[in-house]
Amino acid sequence: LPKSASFLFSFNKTIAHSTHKRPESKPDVSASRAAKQPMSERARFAKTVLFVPPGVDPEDVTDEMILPGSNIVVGPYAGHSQIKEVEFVKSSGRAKDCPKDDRPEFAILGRSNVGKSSLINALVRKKEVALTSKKPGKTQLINHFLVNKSWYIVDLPGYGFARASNAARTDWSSFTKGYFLNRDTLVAVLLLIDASVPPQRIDLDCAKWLGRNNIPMTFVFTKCDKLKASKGKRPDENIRDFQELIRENYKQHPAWIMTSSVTGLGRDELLLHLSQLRNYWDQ
Ligand SMILES: Nc1nc2c(ncn2[C@@H]2O[C@H](COP(=O)(O)OP(=O)(O)OP(=O)(O)O)[C@@H](O)[C@H]2O)c(=O)[nH]1
Ligand SMILES: [Mg+2]
Repeated sequence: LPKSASFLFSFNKTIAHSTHKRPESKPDVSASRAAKQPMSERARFAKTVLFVPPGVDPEDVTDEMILPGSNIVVGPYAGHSQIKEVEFVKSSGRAKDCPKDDRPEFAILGRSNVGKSSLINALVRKKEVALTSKKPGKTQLINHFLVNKSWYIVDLPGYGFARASNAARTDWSSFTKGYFLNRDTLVAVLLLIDASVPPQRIDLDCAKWLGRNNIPMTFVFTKCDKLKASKGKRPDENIRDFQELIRENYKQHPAWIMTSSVTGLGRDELLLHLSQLRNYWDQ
């Protein structure tokens, strides 16, 4: 893998260069901002490219605050992030059958075979919490896992399963869209993207759909251990290409992070990120 810091640096340089040409990058004129100095070039850059969490002034972001292998800035809401216990709660066939309590939750979404169940297992450090398989389409229900008795990880069915019938695919979209639009306790969607392949249309469409519907998301790039696919580009190049393709859809770029369920890359960083989203949501 490229050294995450230098990767971020080169990625940032690319984006910084092109942001200067963006017509919509106007000075921030919010009330609190207007009283201060005009935003510096660096802060404007941080606001466009980095994920700056609540409680952090883009002016104050330093390199040490950025999680390795990501664009995520760690702020004051980051806290206890380790997983002590996890229990499977239930599988739901419909959004309205999901657990009814006020605990915050994160939904794991992505193409079939992208590594959703593997990521859950890696976060939890258990092999059989979420069932993984080499056969795509294994997870067909909304599965709630309760972590530390205080928040949920939700494993969703993969989209784009080629062998599924048309009816099954339509079912998928109404079922999961219903979940996204109506689930009040959803803190963020973790949209998993396979970094070992070039950007896929279906992932781009999904990202755009979530963006249009103002559903908070974090891009979790999976399989970053697959250093050299037999042909094609390296994970960091695929990631950069993906970001370029979706960049115009967001004023502020969503959080993104590189992971591997095989090596554990990004695991602790992702957990820390989830802790800051959760703690902010909680208060
Ligand atoms: N090299 C590598 N392989 C991975 C990684 N994550 C998952 N895989 C493999 O990818 C395949 C699919 O993983 P799953 O976790 O079952 O994928 P899923 O997204 O849950 O699939 P569905 O439930 O069918 O939607 C398995 O063979 C995993 O071993 C990773 O980080 N690196
Ligand atoms: Mg699965």
